[in-house]
Amino acid sequence: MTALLSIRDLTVTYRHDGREVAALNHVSLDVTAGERFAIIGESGSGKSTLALAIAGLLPGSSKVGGSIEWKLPNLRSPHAFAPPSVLPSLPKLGISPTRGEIGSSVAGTPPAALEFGESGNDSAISPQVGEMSGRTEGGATDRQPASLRDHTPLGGRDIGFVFQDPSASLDPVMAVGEQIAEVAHTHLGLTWSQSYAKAKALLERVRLPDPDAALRAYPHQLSGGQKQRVAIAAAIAAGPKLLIADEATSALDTIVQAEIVALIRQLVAEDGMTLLFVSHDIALAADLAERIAVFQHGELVEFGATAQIVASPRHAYTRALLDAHLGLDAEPLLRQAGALR
Ligand SMILES: Nc1ncnc2c1ncn2[C@@H]1O[C@H](COP(=O)(O)OP(=O)(O)OP(=O)(O)O)[C@@H](O)[C@H]1O
Repeated sequence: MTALLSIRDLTVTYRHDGREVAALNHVSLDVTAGERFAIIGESGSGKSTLALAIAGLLPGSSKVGGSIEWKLPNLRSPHAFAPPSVLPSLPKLGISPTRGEIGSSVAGTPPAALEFGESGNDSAISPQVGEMSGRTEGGATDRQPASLRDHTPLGGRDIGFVFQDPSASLDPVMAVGEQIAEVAHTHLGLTWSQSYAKAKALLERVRLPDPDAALRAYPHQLSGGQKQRVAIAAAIAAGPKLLIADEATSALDTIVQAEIVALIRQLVAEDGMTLLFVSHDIALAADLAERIAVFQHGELVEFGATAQIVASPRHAYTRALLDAHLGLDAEPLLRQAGALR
């Protein structure tokens, strides 16, 4: 199994209102290329912080220690950010090209690493490129795609990011076809007509009814589930190696949630992407992921194969998450553990 990325001793602290909030505490884990990997834990456990750190999207106000090392043979960009048009309203990106890069690792050269200062020191995050403040469900409040573009000339190709709230991640005044085409145009260098053809094909792939009409639709004309399908189409438009879905189904009702999970599973399999699925729902994660990392209060408390985690959790917190779920709906988890046939 080839490693995609290796996280070592990652520590993230936010500064907020003069206080320091420890969001991740000495986290180490490896993600394997091509796997479906879930990060679970209750609200505030540090899941989104880990996802943002991997994507290089932590705010400038954070203090970061440890390293994130990419071992991707053909990583195409020295930065691995989400496509501007699918990012939520993150004001600006937090990584300075001169102070920390995610780069490629080719045979014979050292793997690229995003190295952060030791805990307590300045991090690799550049203060000059702004802060993420005023977080909303999907990110922050001020959408500044232009500034994102300024800071991500090569972004969006290697990591696709789908956030919880598609309304925050899609531009309300741009037709959805244009938003998807823009990703292909920017990152794949396609002509506009090729980019629109790709956008239409992607809208078909994510199963939007009437893709021709959908190309010209604005986000407010779509349902929540349809908007999330568009956000997914934009996230995969440049053919990323890693798809990060951060609570991407949490705002949807149960049936739509199941449809979106099935869609993500299918797209990931078809395109050979690695999936990082962030969720507070252990049942959903167990249904989709091959491995699960359980977070509590910024600590990685348990990490292993899904069947093992579900059948014989080692940590009391994992057991509590499972117990909470089993009280409501036991069957899918038990089936996942091989207990039901
Ligand atoms: N930009 C920020 N500024 C200050 N504190 C933050 C910021 N982002 C997250 N935090 C804090 O860091 C901790 C971890 O937050 P994080 O969003 O990573 O958790 P989470 O598990 O993803 O939770 P949720 O599912 O509610 O998003 C929390 O205490 C949170 O309040």
